[in-house]
Amino acid sequence: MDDSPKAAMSPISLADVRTARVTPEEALALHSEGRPGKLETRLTKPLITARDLSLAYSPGVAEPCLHIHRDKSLAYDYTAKGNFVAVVSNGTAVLGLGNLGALASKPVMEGKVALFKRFADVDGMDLCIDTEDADAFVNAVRYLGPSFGGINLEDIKAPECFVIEQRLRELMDIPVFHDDQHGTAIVAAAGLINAAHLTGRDLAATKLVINGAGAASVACAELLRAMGMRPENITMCDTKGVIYRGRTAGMNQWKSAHAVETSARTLSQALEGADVFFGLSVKGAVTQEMVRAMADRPIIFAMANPDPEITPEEAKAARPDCIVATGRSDYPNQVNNVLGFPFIFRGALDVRASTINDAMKIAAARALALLAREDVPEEVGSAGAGKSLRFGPEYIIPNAFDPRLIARVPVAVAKAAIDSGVARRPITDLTRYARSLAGRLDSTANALELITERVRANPRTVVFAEGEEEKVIRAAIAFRQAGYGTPVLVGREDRIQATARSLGMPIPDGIVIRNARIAENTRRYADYLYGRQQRQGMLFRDCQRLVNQDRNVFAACMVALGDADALVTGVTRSYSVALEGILSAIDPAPGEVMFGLTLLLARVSGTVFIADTAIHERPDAHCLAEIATQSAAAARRLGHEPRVAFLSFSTFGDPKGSIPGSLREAVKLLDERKVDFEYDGEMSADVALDPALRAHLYPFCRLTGAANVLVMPGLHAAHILTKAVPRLTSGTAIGPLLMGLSKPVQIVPVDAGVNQVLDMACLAAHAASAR
Ligand SMILES: NC(=O)C1=CN([C@@H]2O[C@H](COP(=O)(O)OP(=O)(O)OC[C@H]3O[C@@H](n4cnc5c(N)ncnc54)[C@H](OP(=O)(O)O)[C@@H]3O)[C@@H](O)[C@H]2O)C=CC1
Ligand SMILES: CC(=O)C(=O)O
Ligand SMILES: [Mg+2]
Repeated sequence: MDDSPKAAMSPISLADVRTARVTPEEALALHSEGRPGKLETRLTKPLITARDLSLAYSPGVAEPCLHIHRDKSLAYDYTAKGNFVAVVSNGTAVLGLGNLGALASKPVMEGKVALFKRFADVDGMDLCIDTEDADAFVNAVRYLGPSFGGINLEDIKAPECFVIEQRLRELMDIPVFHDDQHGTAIVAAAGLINAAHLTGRDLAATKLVINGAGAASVACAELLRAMGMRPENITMCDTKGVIYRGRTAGMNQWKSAHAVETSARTLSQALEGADVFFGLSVKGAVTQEMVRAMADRPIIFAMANPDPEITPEEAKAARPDCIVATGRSDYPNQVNNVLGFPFIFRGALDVRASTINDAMKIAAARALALLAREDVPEEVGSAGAGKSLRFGPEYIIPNAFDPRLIARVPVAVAKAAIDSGVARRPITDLTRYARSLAGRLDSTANALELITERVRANPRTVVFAEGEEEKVIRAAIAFRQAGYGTPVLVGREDRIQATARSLGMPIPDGIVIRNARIAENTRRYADYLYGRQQRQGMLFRDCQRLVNQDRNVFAACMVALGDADALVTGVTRSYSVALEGILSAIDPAPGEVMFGLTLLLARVSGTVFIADTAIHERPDAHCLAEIATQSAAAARRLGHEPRVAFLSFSTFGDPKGSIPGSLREAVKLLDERKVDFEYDGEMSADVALDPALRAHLYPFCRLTGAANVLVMPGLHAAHILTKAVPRLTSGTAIGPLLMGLSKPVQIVPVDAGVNQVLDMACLAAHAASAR
């Protein structure tokens, strides 16, 4: 019988993965940590010297002001207007949570601004307006046009939202778009096109029941009518039941426009024999009995947020033949307007559209639907639920993290704007436009997200060597809750439990605790260590003591002997001490060099990989060449085509010195090896990062663009660069990732926070599954 710790650990089922949720505490911590909230302002021009100030502010700023005064369209050239969208709400329908008011809607609005930036590089600002009076709201927004390229209205309840949007569309000369209406309608229509295709339905003959008769529901009904659904086949329900012709209670003109002749009076009567259900109402509004009465192969989109009208588990249990979608990211088929508004505005802004019309909405819906039918490339990977993505009932709509969205949907929207005559600056070369869109986003974020999805799909056992530390315990709990696998905390159980209790976070099921002093396996580990160290001056009792007393050694033995898949450590010991303990039990990978790779997620240039940031003080030419090769491979795995620069104080021999010699030799070694990536050197950092400078002074340089893998001449420079840049530029550094070890181990910096420990544990788990 296998009584190893790994065998004792409970496996994670798909059901666990599907319900992997964040806790309220985690959500509150994210919003309050560091600078509260999710946004800040950043400058795009230097403002350092008096000259900078004279250019950017008085007197220089007078020039663009005067030019814009003469020609309004120049505002798009001289200000941020053309890429700036206001996300505006009064908080009267915050998700499906109801009227929480303007202030309480701010986290959602900040979130929408963040999504604009993350998915489509659109800049935004949230404006939470404290009035429920439609006229006052319109007045607050109508004069803001000069600052923005578009207005995204959000979470404003019906029917006021219809009046507000209509008035603002009339008053403003930039696109005004109520996301809950049109964003939702576009994404739901895309999902429905595909679900209908899969179930062999013709939209013109499909019977739809919509629960909810507010912003989202009315817009869905209108868009689907524009796409060919018949008005009499769409039945809408609200809190008072079916909206039938002649009903008077709780009506308004927008509901009346969708009233139908029917004898059905309740949602359950309306659903009898219906092909499709759209839920845009509240949690739990639909029962299993109701969906049992629907037609064969029913289509159920339960889109209320954060909790759907019926859960996919309940819907599937009642109707195994159904296609089901929700508004959430933790189930397959997320029908959520996040797939719409970032890309729709991207396209509209890029052609300076005066409005977002039906043609643009339909084009967006079709582009989304078609993308889901395409073969899903490897880098898009697996669905959140850990299943492979292939067009079918579990994948009717693209994943929000699909990097192809940015190159597809805006192009379709821009083209429709041009064709329908609302583009004020038409784009002539749409192919080139599509290419430029693809380059707008840094692929690292997508690649890292993909890594987390892969780990969820293939959970691993990861040892957290410093198991008594508060932040390590929190990271381990988060690891378990995220569905990444089984964390093993090394430490004394009573201490760990007491710390967890004091944090108000009892250790959940599925987390294993191992005390190195009493664990049954220490003899096996000590034997193993003795086998490796007996000729390195160590006696058996030294090895036994090390296993018992040094948690890094104990944890490394667990991984070395297969009792765990990966290891994370670092918050209590210096990097070199932690590494020493690990190397006593784990060897470097054969034929590879061990080194540290740090990812700098820089704001302007995107991700830059820096190596070696951890191990070799003065790497020789062979080591440099190997570091370059392994770093280039890692960059490729994260979605970047590597362009490697060997950095120095000198560029191609000027000035002379001893360090550049080894760098030049490394370049020669790579020449001999005929590697399949770009590299050159030695060169200074500005030459590496600035192709224009290079073209001017060093036209023979072989790099075709800005270098994105910087191989440093020594640890000094690497360390200084990676510690200084994030603090000087508010960029993000990930790492150093320990490369070239035969088992997945990550050592975090001593000052790492919970999220950093969690991320490194996830990367270690990913490396374990890639082996
Ligand atoms: N997945 C997605 O992308 C999106 C999802 N949504 C979700 O849709 C829902 C509605 O949002 P929105 O349209 O903006 O809000 P509105 O406030 O404009 O509309 C809400 C509608 O829901 C109806 N309703 C409330 N409770 C029930 C019930 N128990 N049975 C039937 N109808 C009910 C209301 O009826 P009455 O008129 O009688 O008051 C009203 O018509 C929310 O849950 C929201 O999260 C919204 C946008 C995007
Ligand atoms: C997704 C969204 O906008 C909503 O639920 O309101
Ligand atoms: Mg909304």
